[in-house]
Amino acid sequence: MTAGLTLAGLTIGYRGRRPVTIASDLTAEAQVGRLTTLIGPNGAGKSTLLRTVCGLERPLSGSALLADGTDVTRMRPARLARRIATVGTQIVDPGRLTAREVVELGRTPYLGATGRLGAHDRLRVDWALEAVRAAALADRPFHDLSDGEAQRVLAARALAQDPELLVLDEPTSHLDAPSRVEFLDLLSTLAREQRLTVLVSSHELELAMRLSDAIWLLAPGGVMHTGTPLDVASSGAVSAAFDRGRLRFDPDRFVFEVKDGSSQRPAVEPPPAG
Ligand SMILES: Nc1ncnc2c1ncn2[C@@H]1O[C@H](COP(=O)(O)OP(=O)(O)OP(=O)(O)O)[C@@H](O)[C@H]1O
Repeated sequence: MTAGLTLAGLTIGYRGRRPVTIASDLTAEAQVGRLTTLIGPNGAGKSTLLRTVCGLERPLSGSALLADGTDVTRMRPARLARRIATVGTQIVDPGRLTAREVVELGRTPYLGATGRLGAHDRLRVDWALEAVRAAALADRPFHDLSDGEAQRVLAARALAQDPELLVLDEPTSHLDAPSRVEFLDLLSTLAREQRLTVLVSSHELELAMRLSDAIWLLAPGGVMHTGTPLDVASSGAVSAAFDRGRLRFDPDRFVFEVKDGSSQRPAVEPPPAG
């Protein structure tokens, strides 16, 4: 297997007037042709990490390397745009553009001085719309689309960019339940068939554990656990990060259960005191 993205001692955080370190010395690999899902509780630093590996946020130290060893954190934006495509959590407002025109924006890094799309660009746009099953939306105004439809179109825009690394921050957040399964499955298929490295973040823990090839778990305190879903679940790291109150993660079935504590209660209630 080939690593499409390698974190090498990456420390993420924010400089600003009061610098903050979110996670230190991260080491991990996401493989080419595989869907890797980044999970972690709210505020753990998932978005910060994704923005850093896309070159949108400067790391405090360390590197994020593409398959050929190029360090993302030192690449110029024009080079980055040909190799990494990203979809953030915000649904953008592209004015009066149609869905197809939004997807065409993905070809921008390849256009010459005229800014005109050539035949190959149009083919890639058609392919990307088909790939996320959004061809039927192509001529609709983007701002008329539902959030779920818009999310698919933005994914198509990212695919049209012909990246080697595709990074999506919570891509299923606006989708209905069947569409969430379908979309993660689609990303896994695209990773395999297109030889893409796909890294997504998700709060859909149970789905992520079932449909991902690999998991990066960013736990509170900035510790990262990586491996197959089974490895990460059976290490106890998922439970340590997410169990709370009566909620327990079952590492064998990849589901959360509410433990009612009844097994600890005596079969016959004792008579009330007094
Ligand atoms: N620009 C910023 N400057 C300083 N701190 C920030 C900045 N952006 C985010 N943070 C902080 O970094 C931490 C990690 O935030 P981040 O959004 O990366 O977490 P997350 O795991 O994606 O959270 P969620 O699951 O809630 O989306 C949080 O404590 C957040 O308040």
